[in-house]
Amino acid sequence: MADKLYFVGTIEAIFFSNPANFYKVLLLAITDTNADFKDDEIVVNGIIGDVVEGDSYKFFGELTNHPKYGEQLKVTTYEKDVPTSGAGLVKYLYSEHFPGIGKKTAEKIVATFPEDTIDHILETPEHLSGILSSEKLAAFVKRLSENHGMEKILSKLAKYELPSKLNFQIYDLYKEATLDVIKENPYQLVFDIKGIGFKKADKIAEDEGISATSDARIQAGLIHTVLTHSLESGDTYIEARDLLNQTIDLLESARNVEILADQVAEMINVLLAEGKLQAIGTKLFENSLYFAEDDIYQRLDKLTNSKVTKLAQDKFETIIGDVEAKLEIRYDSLQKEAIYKALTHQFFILTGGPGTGKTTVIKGIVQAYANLNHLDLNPDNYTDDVFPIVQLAPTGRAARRMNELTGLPAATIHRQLGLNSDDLEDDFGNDLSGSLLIVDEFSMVDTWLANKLFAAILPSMTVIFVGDADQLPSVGPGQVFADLLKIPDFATVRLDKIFRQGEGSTITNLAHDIKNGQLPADFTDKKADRSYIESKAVNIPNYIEQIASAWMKRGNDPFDLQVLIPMYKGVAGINQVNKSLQNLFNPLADRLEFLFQDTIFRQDDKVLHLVNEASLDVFNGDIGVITDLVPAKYTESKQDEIVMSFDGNEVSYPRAEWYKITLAYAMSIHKSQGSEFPSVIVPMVASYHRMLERNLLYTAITRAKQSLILLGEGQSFQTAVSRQGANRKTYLVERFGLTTTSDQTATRSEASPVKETVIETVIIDKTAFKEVVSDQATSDKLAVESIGQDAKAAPYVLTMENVLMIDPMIGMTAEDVAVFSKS
Ligand SMILES: Nc1ncnc2c1ncn2[C@@H]1O[C@H](COP(=O)(O)OP(=O)(O)OP(=O)(O)O)[C@@H](O)[C@H]1O
Repeated sequence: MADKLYFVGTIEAIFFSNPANFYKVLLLAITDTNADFKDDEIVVNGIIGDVVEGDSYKFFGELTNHPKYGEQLKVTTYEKDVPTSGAGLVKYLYSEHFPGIGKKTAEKIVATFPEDTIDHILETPEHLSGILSSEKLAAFVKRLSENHGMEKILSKLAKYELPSKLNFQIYDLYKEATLDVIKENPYQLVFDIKGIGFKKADKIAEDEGISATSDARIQAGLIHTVLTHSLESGDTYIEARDLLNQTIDLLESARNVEILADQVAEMINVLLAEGKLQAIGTKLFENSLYFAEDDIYQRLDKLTNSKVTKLAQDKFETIIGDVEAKLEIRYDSLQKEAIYKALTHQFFILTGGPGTGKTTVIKGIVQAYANLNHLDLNPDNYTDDVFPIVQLAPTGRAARRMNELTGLPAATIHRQLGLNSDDLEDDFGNDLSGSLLIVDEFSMVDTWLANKLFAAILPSMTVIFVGDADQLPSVGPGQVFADLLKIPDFATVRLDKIFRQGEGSTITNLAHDIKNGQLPADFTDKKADRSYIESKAVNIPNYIEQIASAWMKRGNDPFDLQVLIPMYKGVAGINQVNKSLQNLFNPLADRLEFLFQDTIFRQDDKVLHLVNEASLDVFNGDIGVITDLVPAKYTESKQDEIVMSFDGNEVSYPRAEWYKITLAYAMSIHKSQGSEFPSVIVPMVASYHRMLERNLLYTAITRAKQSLILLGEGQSFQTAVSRQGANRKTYLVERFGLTTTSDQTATRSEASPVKETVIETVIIDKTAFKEVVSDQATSDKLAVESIGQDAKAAPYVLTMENVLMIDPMIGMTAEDVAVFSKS
């Protein structure tokens, strides 16, 4: 095999350094190389740790040819270049790098370890205790490992083929212990390093010869499964039995091995005992979701008990009269009830479908609240004081719409709380200020974000949540809004009368029909504001192109036409439609374009922001336009950059951050939540199969304000309407001591709230269980009848409650349970 290509030299200058991902571009004065390279300097780039200008390093990598700058070295690994033996090494050790080491000491050190000197010092420094005092030795080893440890460790980490950025994160956390951690328990990385999931850790473990049945592997598999399940299903917990089975599937398929259920059950108990997993009965929770749900409950519980303010009916009528005069509207009785409840309760929830007057009621609440509390609603008059009304929404677009409709300031939850990214774990968030908080589009708020929001609410605040519970639930786990609506202790109003109807909108009526589970008889008829075109999946892009082309010919703004699709992939998927609409609306012509993965970006393209970036004031779901493409040679980042405008807010991203954007001619229905568009095209075909659900279709069509074109297969629309979609499994309602009985209500159960009842999970060895019960048929029957578990499954997962139910039938005591319980 050919020798690896290397360049040795002194760093002359560091041109660019990105602290976030360790990407660097530097200039090296070459002293040695095995490459056929004529110049005496070379530009080196790649993921490189803390290097020092003026010091010498050896860089390994490959030569690449940059069209403008010529040949460069793209680094794979590197190490500090130091003499490895003899006089050169002695000189290095008593250089300015190691204060306190004189020439004599340096000679003694090299004499102690004549071969691989630096490695030996780092591995067994105690051999130098006769040469250096313990203090001096510690300082020397620290210096040496700072100078050499990192490169050595990183070069060893390279064999695991992780992205370099992760290698640096790993080193940053474990420092000198890095290689030991990885050798002994690479699964620790799953717990400690974001971006390392079970599969990556498992691959390392396999390379290190760690057994596929090790306890550490099973624990990591469990933690991986419990979180993945919540992220994929939206549930905040998983049933112990499902966790057991899914983890076994994962562990067995990732490495060809048989995993025993008993061992997995035992590891569940270990994780529970160590607090790395939480349980309520047989429901098992990933830690952050358990504590977020519990904190929400604790805070809500206080609001439930908050006092009701008295407001005499005649006084209220006077206020409403004033408000109606000011806003030139007459509220109907349910809307008035909403305003009354909002004024008299500390916590109030308003829900309703499109056009039922939610915004109109919010405006009324704000006016009436200001009236009642003698507040000035002009924000400009609050230069020194805090404006008392806080309006928030989960997306930038929804916040802007709130601001436009009410004329008062509105912000995203992330921005107001100072949460900088989607990763909420490390963000603490600011407290809110003001006296009345209104949060719109609350159905989009997941359990983690709701928890951060509740934590920021001052005890004195009046809180109003507004949303449409029939829309899609939040992207992240939980269904906080739908759950809150089930709790009878909270003051709620469900608006159901459609006011937009009088304005000739048939879209709103269609939305309400779909919400109620039916397609109206005139579904395919052409109306003033909506139409239907029958089409097979393969023809969808073609039809959309024809509609879009006619749209343009009529002189309409391409940005006002939005295609909403459930899926990215496939012939009728978002990616395909984006390509064809980009060619129509914004063709190549004779100009620059950038290619990123499969997507081409051009100036004037419509783009969608995919993550929350509060520091730049751009958010998940924001739509913008590309205003400029800047080639790397003109940018500070030395990378190509895309400049965009999101409603006038200019943002520029270097290539490394382009994963945060995509084309937006077509976008996912999930990402469209919280936004509205003048004209919307919604295709529905059988190839979207498992996505076809009622709240998905409902969310899509309620985005259309003026016109709607439905496109696809009639049967697929029918399927979507008839599939109600499973309710997410969450435990928020039950924490109030309630039992969910239907979609919309919950009743007070006999049991007291969970905080007072500790229900223990017991995982029981099946064989031992049968021994106690003695008779196989009885034990199987009992298992099925009393715990609803398949008698073939092993082990049994029971709660103490179940055990006590079994108790009278088989004469078993709590002590007996303890004998065969694995915990
Ligand atoms: N009491 C009322 N009398 C007359 N018109 C009303 C009344 N309430 C609401 N409207 C009108 O109905 C239309 C829809 O109201 P509004 O925008 O407040 O509903 P919404 O529930 O916020 O709708 P969406 O969720 O679709 O934005 C508006 O034009 C509004 O002026």
